[in-house]
Amino acid sequence: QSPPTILITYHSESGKTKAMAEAVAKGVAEVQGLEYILKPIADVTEEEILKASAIIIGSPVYNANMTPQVQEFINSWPFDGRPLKDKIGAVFVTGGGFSIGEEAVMFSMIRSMMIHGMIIVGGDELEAAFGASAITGEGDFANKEVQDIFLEKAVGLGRRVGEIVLKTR
Ligand SMILES: Cc1cc2nc3c(=O)[nH]c(=O)nc-3n(C[C@H](O)[C@H](O)[C@H](O)COP(=O)(O)O)c2cc1C
Repeated sequence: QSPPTILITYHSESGKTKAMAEAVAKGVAEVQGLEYILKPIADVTEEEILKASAIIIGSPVYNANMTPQVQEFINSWPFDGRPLKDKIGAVFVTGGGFSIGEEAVMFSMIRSMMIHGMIIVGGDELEAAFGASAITGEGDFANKEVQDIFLEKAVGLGRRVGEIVLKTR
């Protein structure tokens, strides 16, 4: 039997959400006995979606919504027969500022996953309860790489999803 695969996919224009995605992958890689695919949503095939035991999606916050690309991606998922039902789902986001859309975007993606019958998993830390999020443009966090405090939430999310995939397979 081949190891379960975790699909980690994201949209990123200026690299912040990509950095979070790489940290999620690092967390998944800490768990033995799994494979993962890490790629932008534009490159994901339907076969990869169907094969994955878990899908972890990342979006930047655009005007308090997920980006149109992420929404289109989710809207493109196969629905007839609900083939995504009982797959594990998890989310991560990056937003410029505090409390100007991040949590709304996490729940928006989670709601869409739940329409497909997916089982939602949050991060390892309390501070990543709904998924991993990073502030990238306000105060001390502006004009810098994504800070470790946020990357660690993403690592914890990947690790937890990996552990839960193995427990529930
Ligand atoms: C069109 C647009 C709208 C945005 N709207 C918001 C917003 O409503 N709230 C927020 O926190 N950040 C907002 N941002 C900032 C981005 O979410 C933030 O810079 C993010 O980290 C970019 O991710 P990326 O580097 O992966 O592209 C917006 C950015 C753009 C380009």
